[in-house]
Amino acid sequence: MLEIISGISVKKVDEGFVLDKGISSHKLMENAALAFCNWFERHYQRNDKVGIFCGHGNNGGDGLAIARMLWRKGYDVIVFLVGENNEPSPDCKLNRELLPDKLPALSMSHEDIAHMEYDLNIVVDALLGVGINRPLEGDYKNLVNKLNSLSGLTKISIDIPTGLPSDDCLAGDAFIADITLSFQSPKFSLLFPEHANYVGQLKVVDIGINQFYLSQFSEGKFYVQKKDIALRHKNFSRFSHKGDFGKVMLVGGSFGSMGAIRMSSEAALRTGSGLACCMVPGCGVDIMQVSLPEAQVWAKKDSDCIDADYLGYNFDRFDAVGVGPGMGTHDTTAEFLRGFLTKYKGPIVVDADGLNILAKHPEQLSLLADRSILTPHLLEFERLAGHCKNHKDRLQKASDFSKKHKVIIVLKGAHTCITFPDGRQFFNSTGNKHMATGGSGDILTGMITSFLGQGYSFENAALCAVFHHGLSGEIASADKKRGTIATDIIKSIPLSYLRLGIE
Ligand SMILES: NC(=O)C1=CN([C@@H]2O[C@H](COP(=O)(O)OP(=O)(O)OC[C@H]3O[C@@H](n4cnc5c(N)ncnc54)[C@H](O)[C@@H]3O)[C@@H](O)[C@H]2O)[C@H](O)CC1
Ligand SMILES: [K+]
Repeated sequence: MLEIISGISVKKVDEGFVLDKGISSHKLMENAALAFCNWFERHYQRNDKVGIFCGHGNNGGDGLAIARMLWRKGYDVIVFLVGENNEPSPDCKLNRELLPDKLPALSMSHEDIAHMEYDLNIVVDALLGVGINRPLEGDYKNLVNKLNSLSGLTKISIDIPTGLPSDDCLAGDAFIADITLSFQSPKFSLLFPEHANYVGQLKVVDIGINQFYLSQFSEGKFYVQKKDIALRHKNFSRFSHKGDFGKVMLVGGSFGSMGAIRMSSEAALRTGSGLACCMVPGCGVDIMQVSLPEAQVWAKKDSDCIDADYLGYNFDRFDAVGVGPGMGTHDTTAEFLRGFLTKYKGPIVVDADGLNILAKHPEQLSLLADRSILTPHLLEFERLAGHCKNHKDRLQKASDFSKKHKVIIVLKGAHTCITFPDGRQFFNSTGNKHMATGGSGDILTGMITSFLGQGYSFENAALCAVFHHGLSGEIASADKKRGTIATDIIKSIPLSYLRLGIE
């Protein structure tokens, strides 16, 4: 699992690695530049005109090394030098000296920046990296704003868009990238929703520093990738029977809102549950049985919402229960939730209106069994934990909340963050904007509940479900783009398993 370390630690990791391996810091920069160029070559043609904008620190050094390598590979490259009145870092200086004589390198004055007119297809931002320690000003600021004003070309940031602090929220200007290629592990601030427009697509490239070095600076934050997830799955054999795949219950729905619980239930089945039973109000029975014949249904006749009478049911038959989608927040439903949380101590997932009820009745939080999984989106989380100034604050509050109530928080959004009571936070790498569609969250509830029912640990259930949910969204939206709807995501769950080689 990739460690997400602070910008200050990046420098220390580099120093430790270079010292231990007996290589030079220049060699490490060469590795980083090579990793970038290998990625670049797979995506861009040699007739593209590439402008590489290099600052005076090591980020600029990366840009210069990249320029030299791309030029040698036959790309049409121009180097622009900025910040030349500052003392360059030693590796930046060395890479300036190593530029081939025939590779055009232009020092940019104030006037050049103001009147810049080059016919470029690709802009590479190697102005500043994690060494930024104040908002942009002067030439750096002017150039970044100038580059941001250019349209019709592809903009790529090296390591982090210039101007973004690596661990904090942006104050001032920053480069707006289409793609950010971050070295070794993503920088923390690249995962904040406030920065999504600056970061564009996030790619992480390995530059050869192994986890041992990063883990010495661990802050308990991790970036979850495909290779971390495959191993967390359980193996089932040909002798496995329905019971091994778990019996789950999904509780929710109310008059006019039956789609959510139907989608949760189908997602649980598609994730592999041996049996899914949904507990719905009487008005939803026909809807469920006609639209999802594979699910069992339990309901009280002539009811429009889940009420306290539902507490007579024996929930202990189930290996896991998901509660909340489409359930409404009626007083009698809140009464049901109170009784249910008191009664059932197996693994549970609380989502949507289940969370809204907890926000309205915070005294019920103490009834949650340890390691219950709560899956709020950003707004639902704020209803539970109070107003958050920004995403950094929100992540801190998620950590505090998780510790205080001994629950697992799955904070949904781009790079969904899973927080455990011991303080660890896992950031997901799959998913895309096309998943921002009604019902997407209900599907995740069904998936987590299903994994819990299959006997996965709380940690593995949350990580696997969040990862597959995102990957299913990517697969579903590959040809549907903004026409993607939630049921497309459910249909792609089996393909997501196949992508990981899981049968
Ligand atoms: N392991 C890795 O990830 C590697 C990363 N590399 C690259 O190195 C940079 C970090 O380099 P560093 O020299 O520390 O920082 P910068 O390039 O960002 O520049 C620092 C330089 O700039 C001055 N400065 C700070 N703020 C401003 C500002 N607002 N305006 C102008 N100047 C500013 C500061 O005082 C310094 O002088 C990392 O991002 C990677 O790209 C290595 O190449 C290999 C290993
Ligand atoms: K940069």
